[in-house]
Parts: sequence; structure tokens; C-alpha cells
Amino acid sequence: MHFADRLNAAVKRVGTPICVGIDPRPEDLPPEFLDKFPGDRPGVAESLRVFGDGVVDVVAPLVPIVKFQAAFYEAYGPEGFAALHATAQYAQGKGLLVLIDGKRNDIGSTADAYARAYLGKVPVGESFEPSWNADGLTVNPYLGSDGITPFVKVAAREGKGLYALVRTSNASAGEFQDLIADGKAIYQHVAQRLAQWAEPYRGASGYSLLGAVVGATYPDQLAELRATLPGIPFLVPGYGTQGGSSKDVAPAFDTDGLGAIINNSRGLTYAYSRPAARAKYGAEWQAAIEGAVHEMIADLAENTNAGKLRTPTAE
Ligand SMILES: O=C(O)c1cc(=O)[nH]c(=O)n1[C@@H]1O[C@H](COP(=O)(O)O)[C@@H](O)[C@H]1O
Repeated sequence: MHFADRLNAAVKRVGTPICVGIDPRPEDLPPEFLDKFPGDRPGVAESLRVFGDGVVDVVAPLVPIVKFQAAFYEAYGPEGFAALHATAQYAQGKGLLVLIDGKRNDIGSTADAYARAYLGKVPVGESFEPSWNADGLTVNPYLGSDGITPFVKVAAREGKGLYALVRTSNASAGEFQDLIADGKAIYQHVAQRLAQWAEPYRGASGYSLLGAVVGATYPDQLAELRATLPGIPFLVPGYGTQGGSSKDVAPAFDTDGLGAIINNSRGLTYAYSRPAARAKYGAEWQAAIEGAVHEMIADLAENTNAGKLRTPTAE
């Protein structure tokens, strides 16, 4: 089934477009969490796996999709990568769509290898087997068409999705992305090209398998890009810790509350570190995460078209 159709169905089923970002940092794990694991690199990697699984347990009934930031797992070497794979599979087993945030790209043949690694199948003896088997991957389009086409081809074949960086959420985003060339900002050129790449790959919902990453921290550009990119699903990071609000992300949605998923990583998974949550939930870190997800659901429902998503039925 087409990625955008699977995503839209999942968003409607749970009634919210939240993407929970799982970006585990050992220093931010709940108090005494790390003490239960051996004090070496494999031990820390195992703590990331157990923490990630614990987050998944809480959020699986509430949200459609999770995004794993590969960097925090890669930091712990082969064991860290194995932890990422294990938690990603665990999440899929719980019915969540899994996005790997790796921002991959390279020359065509290498891009094809990345695409097969994360979204497709790799040759094993006489046959082909899935490797990472993620549902979606973030990619960097700034190498041009031949760096993106291999990802799109593999994603189309496998029913997977892609989100390409268009307007990022970070402070220096404008350093290159806002430079004017041929009368337009670079990010606008990227958006225009992305629309061409995406056009042949629309699902029944009208949305393409190729989406755009647009930061919540630049609401004017977000609104502009929504208007110029109909049918392109957005991944919107920057809500919460980076300062983006529900009002800032409101322009990302279509009139049905579809067309965008709003990522929140630290604001949800480290909710227990906030004094108010500590006072309310004590050492119950999973309850604090659950409370934060419910707050975000309510905030988006009140201030954006996500409020129009149907109320989820009791499972
Ligand atoms: O591709 C991304 O997800 C991404 C793009 C971008 O422009 N800004 C951005 O913050 N991200 C990622 O989104 C997550 C944001 O995390 P929080 O700021 O903790 O919610 C991190 O995993 C970032 O790497």
C-alpha cells in the first residue's frame, strides 16, 4: 500500500498527526535508569534500547508514527545501531509507522545502496531480504536529482515514504537556503524540483510518497510552502523545545487536518525532567511522557485543523 495512504489511515485512526521523536541521550534518561545497565558502551546501548521500547509502549496507542534520530544510536557504535533496529522493529510490531531520521544522500549508486538498506531489500545469497525495513527515511536533496531518484524508485517499489529537507528548523537554516538564485531562494528552487519528483508518485489520498521537511520555527515559509506544494506531505520538526507552537504549525495542514505530521522529540520523551511533571508524576517517567503526548494532542486539536480528525474509536 502507498505510504501516504498508510500514513493518512494511521493519522485518522488515532485522531492526531503527532510524530514522536525518539532521540535518546544517555544524560537525559530518567534518574537512575542508566544504573541498571553495565557501565560500558554496550551497556549504554542496551539502556537506549530499553528506554526506546518503554517510550514505544506508552505512545503506540496514541500516535501514528515515530521518528528515530539515528545519530543518538550511531553514537554508541554497532551495539547502538542494533538497539535502533531492535526498537524500530518493536515499534512496528506495536502498529506504529517507523521513520528513520538519517538525512541520507550521496551520488546515485550510493544513494541506491542507502535506499535499499533502509527501505528496500538487499541481496542475500540467492534471494533478497529486507534490512532495516523502515517505513520512511529523511533524505537531503541538496545533491540534486540523481541523488534523490534512487530513493524515490525504491520507496515506490516497496510502499515506503521519504521526507526531503526543504526548509530546516535550525538557526542557520537561511545561510544557504535563503540565498537568491534566478530570482528565488534556494529552498524555493528545491521545493519546486521536489514537486516535480513527487508528482508521479501520488497515492489514492492525493499525497505523494515524497514529502518535505519544513521547520515549525519558520512559520511564514511553512505557510508559503504549503500553498506552493499541494499533495506533498510535510514533516514538521521544531515544535516544543525549539520554540515552535501549534499556531506556528497550523498552516501545514490541509482543510481535513491531513498533509502534515508534527514531530516533537525532547518535549515528549524527556517530559519527566520538567519540574511540573516531576511534581505531578514523581518517578513515573512513562506517565509523564503519556501526559505530555495528551497535552500536545489537545494543543494541536485546539489550534489547528488537526482538530477535524475524527475522534478515535475505542480499540
Ligand atoms: O529532519 C528532521 O527531522 C529535522 C529537520 C530539521 O529541520 N530540524 C530538526 O530538528 N529535525 C530533527 O527533528 C528532531 C527535533 O527534536 P526536538 O527539538 O527535540 O523536538 C531532531 O531529531 C532533529 O534532528
